[in-house]
Amino acid sequence: MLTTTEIGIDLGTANILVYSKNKGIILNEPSVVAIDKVTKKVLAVGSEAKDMIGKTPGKIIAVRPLKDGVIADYDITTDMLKHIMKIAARKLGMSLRKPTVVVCTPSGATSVERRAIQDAIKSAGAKEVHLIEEPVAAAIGADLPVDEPTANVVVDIGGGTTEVAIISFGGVVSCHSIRIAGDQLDEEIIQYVRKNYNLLIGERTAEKMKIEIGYALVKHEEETMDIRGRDLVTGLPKTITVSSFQMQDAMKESLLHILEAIRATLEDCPPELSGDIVDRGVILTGGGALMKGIQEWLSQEIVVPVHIAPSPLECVAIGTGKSLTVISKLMKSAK
Ligand SMILES: Nc1ncnc2c1ncn2[C@@H]1O[C@H](COP(=O)(O)OP(=O)(O)OP(=O)(O)O)[C@@H](O)[C@H]1O
Repeated sequence: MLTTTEIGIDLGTANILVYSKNKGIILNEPSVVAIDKVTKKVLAVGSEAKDMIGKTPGKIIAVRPLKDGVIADYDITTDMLKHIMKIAARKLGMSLRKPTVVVCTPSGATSVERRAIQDAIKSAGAKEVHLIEEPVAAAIGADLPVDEPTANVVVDIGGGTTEVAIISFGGVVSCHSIRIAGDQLDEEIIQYVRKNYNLLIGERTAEKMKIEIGYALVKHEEETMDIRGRDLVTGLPKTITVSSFQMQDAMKESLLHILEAIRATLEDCPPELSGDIVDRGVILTGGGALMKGIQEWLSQEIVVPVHIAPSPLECVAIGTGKSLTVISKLMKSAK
């Protein structure tokens, strides 16, 4: 049966998630596309394509069409979205004909970047596209009382951007968005290993190191990990052992930038709302919220309680989906 429906999309730099009002999260895939360089045909999307990163023969390339939370390659993003919409329709057991889509954008995105996201979703088959700022979606997804006149502080550490916002009475009171997040941490790990060991490692190895032995907190029980790469001197494969203290050292600059963004947002907070922050604290969302020791480190640095959202990787998608109800109500009342 063909039917018009409504979905929420978290079009993330690292992951793309689709939320349906009735079924919750119906799709969660890495934002990666494998394409044939010659025919320009899309060969795989999502985890299948991610597995190909850095391992494909010359003819096939695995690309991430989003960078820093915005579209870096418009055509590939549109192709990826078409595939994603098809899979979503299959999961919903129906043809997803001209859906209404709510999609998030980083709060620091320019009007051109926002327009590109809107156009790409329309080209992929949507009838209507509504944009929502990522921290607002994250706060709704984390079940914060965003409509109440109280300060809700969200720190969303994703792949491409970190968004920090104070939301009260349904609006953003203060916000900072920086293009430093998980991808930048991976890049710093690659550079650290290159500089200190003359070893070239790939993005996937760096991400694995970050997830397994990456600590935000300086004081922790040391962990180690064996990693493999290509020796830049001999050109041969080599295995080295890296410790979690070295990882902390590699990532510290970026972590400090994230801390600065949080501090700057809190400093902009109107005094009447500051008391709420002391009581209610800050909520962490996005994949970065899962980093080892981040909760303890941040609460020590900003001296307010820090909480991790129940499903940090899904918060933004849940929030975009839930905001559909609000938009439907607005559309009905406007008729
Ligand atoms: N356990 C973990 N520890 C540290 N980082 C993690 C962990 N799990 C996931 N990540 C990182 O979180 C990032 C992905 O998070 P998320 O899915 O929230 O980003 P995104 O929404 O795709 O990106 P953006 O919001 O910037 O567009 C990746 O960089 C990933 O490596």
